[in-house]
Amino acid sequence: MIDMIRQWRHVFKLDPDREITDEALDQVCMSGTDAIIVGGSSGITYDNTVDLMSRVRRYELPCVLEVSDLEAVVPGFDGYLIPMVLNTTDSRWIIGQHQQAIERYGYLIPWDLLITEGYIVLHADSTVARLTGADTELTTEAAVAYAQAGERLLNLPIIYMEYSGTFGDMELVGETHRQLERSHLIYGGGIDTAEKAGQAAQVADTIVVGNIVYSHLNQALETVQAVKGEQSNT
Ligand SMILES: CC(C)=CCC/C(C)=C/CC/C(C)=C/CC/C(C)=C/CC/C(C)=C/CC/C(C)=C/CC/C(C)=C/COP(=O)(O)OP(=O)(O)O
Ligand SMILES: O=P(O)(O)OC[C@@H](O)CO
Ligand SMILES: [Mg+2]
Repeated sequence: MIDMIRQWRHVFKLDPDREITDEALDQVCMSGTDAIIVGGSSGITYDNTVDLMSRVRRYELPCVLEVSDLEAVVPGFDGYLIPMVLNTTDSRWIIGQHQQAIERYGYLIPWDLLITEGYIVLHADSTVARLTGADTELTTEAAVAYAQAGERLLNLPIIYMEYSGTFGDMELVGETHRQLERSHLIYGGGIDTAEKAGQAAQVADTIVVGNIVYSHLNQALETVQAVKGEQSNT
């Protein structure tokens, strides 16, 4: 799983709780992006997750589920991203829900398809920050220390800098990236133009584009070229 994810430079995150037409989904899946992450922080159900998975499954690209709700763990994805929020004091979002999931699904869990992500949530005015009670007011040094705790103490393969809904501090993300030795750094939040996609791609290993798919599809599609074009020039 991690070897596949390390190849990804650009991914779209699609939310089962939001409407997308077949035509728009076709453009997203044929855009040249590296993968589709299915996920969201609220309104995720078993049914809307199955529905979106089966629609994305018509295409050849990898499709993984970012698990955010115990009730919406659906078999049939290529992989499962398991978030652990590093910058919260509420243990439910660090390990509590995970313990319950393992107790519930036990021997059904295909462990080799699971990858843990150390989430650092940085946008105070976002659903995920409110839900998890994350301490979003971090200096660069504090963010780096969370990332290093995830990498070196918890051995997490992925650190996810989450600015969902706003474009983040590229200096902070870049410094965090420089201080990581092994973990793969994913950046997501507020990428709504090709230019922002290019900036984020310079400081992160993988960039994630979410909300803009639903409001300005053409701009969302342009983010792919910004990243994949940059790749073909190197
Ligand atoms: C039966 C079978 C085949 C099972 C498959 C195996 C499997 C996957 C078993 C489960 C194993 C396991 C350990 C699961 C974990 C369960 C769980 C619920 C953990 C908690 C995860 C967590 C910390 C959630 C908090 C929210 C969060 C970090 C969500 C990530 C996604 C995210 C931030 C989306 C952004 O949300 P969005 O809605 O777009 O936000 P905006 O409103 O701001 O746009
Ligand atoms: O929706 P946006 O702001 O693009 O953020 C993408 C992703 O990081 C959300 O989890
Ligand atoms: Mg969103």
